Amino acid sequence: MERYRVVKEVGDGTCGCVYKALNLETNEIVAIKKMKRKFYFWEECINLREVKSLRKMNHPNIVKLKEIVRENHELFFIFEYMECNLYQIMRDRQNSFTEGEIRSFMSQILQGLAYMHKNGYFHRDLKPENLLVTNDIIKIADFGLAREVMSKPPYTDYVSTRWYRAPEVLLHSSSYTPAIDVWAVGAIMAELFTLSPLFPGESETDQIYKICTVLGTPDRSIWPEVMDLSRSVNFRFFQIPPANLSDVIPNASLEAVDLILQLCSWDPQRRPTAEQSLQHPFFHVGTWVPYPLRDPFYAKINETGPKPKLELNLWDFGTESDDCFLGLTLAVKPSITNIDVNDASQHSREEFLFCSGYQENPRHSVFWPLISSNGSMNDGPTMPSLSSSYLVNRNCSDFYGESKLAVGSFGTRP
Ligand SMILES: Nc1ncnc2c1ncn2[C@@H]1O[C@H](COP(=O)(O)OP(=O)(O)OP(=O)(O)O)[C@@H](O)[C@H]1O
Repeated sequence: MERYRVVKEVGDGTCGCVYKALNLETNEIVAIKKMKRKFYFWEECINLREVKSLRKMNHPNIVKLKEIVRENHELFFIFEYMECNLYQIMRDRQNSFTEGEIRSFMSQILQGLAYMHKNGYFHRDLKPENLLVTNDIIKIADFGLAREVMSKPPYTDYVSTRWYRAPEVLLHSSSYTPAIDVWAVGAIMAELFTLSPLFPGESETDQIYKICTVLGTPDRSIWPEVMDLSRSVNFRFFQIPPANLSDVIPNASLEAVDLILQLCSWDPQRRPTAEQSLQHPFFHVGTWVPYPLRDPFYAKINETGPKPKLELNLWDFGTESDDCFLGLTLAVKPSITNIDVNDASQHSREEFLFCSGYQENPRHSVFWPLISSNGSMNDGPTMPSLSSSYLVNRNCSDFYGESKLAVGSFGTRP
């Protein structure tokens, strides 16, 4: 370790102390995590979860493990150095983040998480302290509790910091899934808006109470396993109606609120995966709509009648909230009723976004590309919370009919 000179201590966690250090050979600034316990054999080191999982990860949003050194029975991890963690940034901030900044953080976190899940690991302790930031880049760190997705339950060891702990873990489910990371990301996203934790429970029971005050008490209809789980730990739920999340997070757009509600679904099976979450309209707000729907729509219009209104005026916004639900929706609010979807799938790789039932039941609204990027309409969605109305009616007139639908276009043109 004489190759390194410690500059200062930057963190003191449960398992180790983290130092900023200079690599004297390369002049590179690194972070050294010195583990608190002693390691007498290499095998112990190699079998550490942090080592096993991080060795396999290579992603711009996952902190890079550069080297492992064992010296005098002490173990050191050498990581790429990051300026600070997300908790420190939120703590020191006077003003809330802009939605654009939150979108950027969230998209990076979800990309890192999707990569990790795809590579067979889940993190189990996502929290702002474990999200490291340099400039505008955010990376997932601290794989001390990471577990292999394929490892066999029961998972009985301690998991995650209370405020970000998923309800199935709070109810001591022994077979939780990567969806626990998705819950934590939802709680973190809310915190990015308000700069204070969404569910700041003071004990495990208070944690469930805090979740109920926001999401309302769960029942069988929204989480089929809830009764069995609560009975098995002798837990009786408080009967509390849900809050309006837009009141709790007044600076969040409807898309943001909807994404948080989906990520923080009581039922882990209804949570989108990290990869699916990246398709949510929250990530496409402000995306440039390619000169709207020239083919096949434009061709149709020229043949059959009025041109779509591509310019927006203030008076184009109705009073119904779904009128401004998706900004980009409004760029194409034409009076077209006979769009040929088959044409669309053949000639265009643009994706149509379908939003079902937002107003009736925001909690269960679902967003999904109606046409996949390969143009096929037949690939059913895999999103568990998908409303049954999806693709029921393929008649295109229903795209723009009276139903509450939003259409956007954000794919790349071939
Ligand atoms: N690569 C890094 N660059 C800069 N700072 C880091 C780095 N890794 C960790 N830190 C700092 O050290 C803190 C603790 O690190 P880490 O979470 O890995 O330790 P831990 O002992 O596993 O903590 P925990 O108690 O959360 O399990 C982090 O919150 C962060 O502030």
